[in-house]
Amino acid sequence: MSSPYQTRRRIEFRDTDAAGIMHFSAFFTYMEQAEHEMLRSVGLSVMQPDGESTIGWPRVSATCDYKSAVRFEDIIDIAVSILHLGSKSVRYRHEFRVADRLVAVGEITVVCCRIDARHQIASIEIPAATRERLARHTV
Ligand SMILES: CC(C)(COP(=O)(O)OP(=O)(O)OC[C@H]1O[C@@H](n2cnc3c(N)ncnc32)[C@H](O)[C@@H]1OP(=O)(O)O)[C@@H](O)C(=O)NCCC(=O)NCCSC(=O)c1cc(O)c2ccccc2c1O
Repeated sequence: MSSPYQTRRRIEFRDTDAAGIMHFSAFFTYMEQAEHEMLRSVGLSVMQPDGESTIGWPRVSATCDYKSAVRFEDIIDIAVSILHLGSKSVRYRHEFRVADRLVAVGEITVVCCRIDARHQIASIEIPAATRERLARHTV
């Protein structure tokens, strides 16, 4: 049975703005960190060595809807789920909650790529073993 990956952060001072609320850009950092953490939790890495090269996940789309302000030292719960596990791409949904109040929803699409020693990237099909692990959080 698949379910979202859950993680939690306390809002850092550097992530807030002059209005005292979490800056819009910080949500993207939290989404990226939560995704990388989710990958580690299923035994993967966002930079997975594969022979002479590395399998990584460049982003092709990123959005976030902001519903309610988040403040310094708030505890934020982040639920990461996979909305679409494609041939080469993965679309993540991130739901941010403070004390059960939905404060933001973000989506990020990443593409499975082979990254060579010269940092050239080329998309590849998601390997079967990786797909199997990601399926644990596909809703
Ligand atoms: C990534 C690309 C090389 C892919 O180009 P390509 O032409 O091979 O891709 P396709 O068009 O065939 O599509 C493959 C697959 O992706 C879906 N897709 C493509 N574009 C979009 C889109 N805009 N929105 C949604 N989906 C899209 C498409 O439908 C296909 O899906 P299937 O599942 O059906 O196969 C090329 O696009 C490229 O080079 N783009 C630029 C990437 C970039 O510079 N991004 C900005 C920064 S990346 C970044 O910040 C980053 C963060 C990390 O955390 C990383 C972690 C690990 C490694 C790298 C990281 C990283 O770079």
